[in-house]
Amino acid sequence: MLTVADADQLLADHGMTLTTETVPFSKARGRVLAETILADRDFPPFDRVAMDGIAIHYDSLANGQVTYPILAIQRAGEPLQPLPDPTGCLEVMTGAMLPTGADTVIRYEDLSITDGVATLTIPTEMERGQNVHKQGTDRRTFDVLLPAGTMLRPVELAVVASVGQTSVSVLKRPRVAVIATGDELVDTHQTPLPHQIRQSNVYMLQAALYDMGLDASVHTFPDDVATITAGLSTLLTNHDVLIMTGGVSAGKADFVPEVLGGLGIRCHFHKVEQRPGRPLWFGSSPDQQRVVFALPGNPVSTTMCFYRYARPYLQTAMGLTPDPPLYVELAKQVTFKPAFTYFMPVRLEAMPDGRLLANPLPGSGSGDFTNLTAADAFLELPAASTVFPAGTLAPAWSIG
Ligand SMILES: Nc1nc2c(c(=O)[nH]1)N[C@H]1C(S)=C(S)[C@@H](COP(=O)(O)OP(=O)(O)OC[C@H]3O[C@@H](n4cnc5c(N)ncnc54)[C@H](O)[C@@H]3O)O[C@H]1N2
Ligand code: MOO
Ligand SMILES: [Mg+2]
Repeated sequence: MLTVADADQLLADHGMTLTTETVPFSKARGRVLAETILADRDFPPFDRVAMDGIAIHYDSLANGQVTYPILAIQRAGEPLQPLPDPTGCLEVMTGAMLPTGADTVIRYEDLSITDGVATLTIPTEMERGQNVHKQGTDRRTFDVLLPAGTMLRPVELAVVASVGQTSVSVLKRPRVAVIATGDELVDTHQTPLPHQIRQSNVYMLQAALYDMGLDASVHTFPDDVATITAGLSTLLTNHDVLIMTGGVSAGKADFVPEVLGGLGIRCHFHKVEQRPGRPLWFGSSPDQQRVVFALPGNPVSTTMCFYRYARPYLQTAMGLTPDPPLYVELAKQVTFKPAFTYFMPVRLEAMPDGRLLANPLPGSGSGDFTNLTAADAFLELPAASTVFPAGTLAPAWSIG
């Protein structure tokens, strides 16, 4: 059987690449740029007044001048004006072009103005060039502002908008379907018979995908080979990624691996030395255009396998850097005998000294999904050890 590290490697070996599309920049939040954004002008594009006040020629101040007749006003949004006399000043507003002939701005707070004459109150503290944001100091025309591969957060979108691009080329998002299989499953609005349960995994998965900006479609099939085959065959025509739950272990109705094989999806691994989540299955079409995660049906296993494997895989495919696990400190000793990696639900607690403690919430096994409502993460405890003393450092995978 595979180790967790082997599974990680096989996932990395079978990544998928997405094509590109053009979207209005106002809809590009969270998307990954597929083009380079260049500066169309200098940043700032002119010597920009950075404080409301007066603009002067500094040499006059250096020569001992402290009073300046106000000759005009230069507001933001007005064409450039000259300072006609180097011993006078212009009132200038933040965002205005610095008048030609001026090089220094004195704030209103450092002046008194009487009868159209400004008098400096602290002349010795003024410096040449102060309160001027010089043209091109931030970026020059044709500088790369955003390289391809950048994830567009609000601050990057401000940059895109500022260069006048109304649309941007971004990586496409994968089309994802979430699929549950199981004769025992009924839907939320239904009343289960004694031998049935309301399904929950698909809604956990749909919400977790939504957190990644993905609108997944949701499907449920009974444990019937013909029905699952027909259903998956259709879904594979119009989705890039299938995330399944259930039917992947050793039971008489666990048909998922067989059906996927029959549909030409190659298995890259099935079963990982881990608990929960041992029966995890991963495969793809030979051209790598379709990827399938078949997660074990027990809800804690489904959750762990999604956050530990499927989410980072999808983030990578989408051109994003997968969220790294947090390295946290076990709050109290844990013993886990099987020679498997143990993914234990934990509640994280930030300590005043900066440490992040992981409080164990073992729950009652991989069917106990109500236990996860108290948890923040799964702590990954290595297969090689059995006893993990308090203070053990280990990676914790957030569950949102
Ligand atoms: N002989 C063996 N039996 C089992 C093994 C094994 O290795 N040998 N593995 C166990 C482990 S570990 C897990 S995990 C489960 C995985 O089972 P399946 O992926 O085949 O899932 P199912 O059998 O369909 O269901 C398991 C469990 O989960 C519930 N379930 C399924 N789907 C949903 C859903 N959408 N929402 C909520 N709950 C769901 C289902 O009712 C079952 O209780 O197999 C062990 N057995
Ligand atoms: O490994 Mo299973 O995922 O224990 O229930
Ligand atoms: Mg089963």
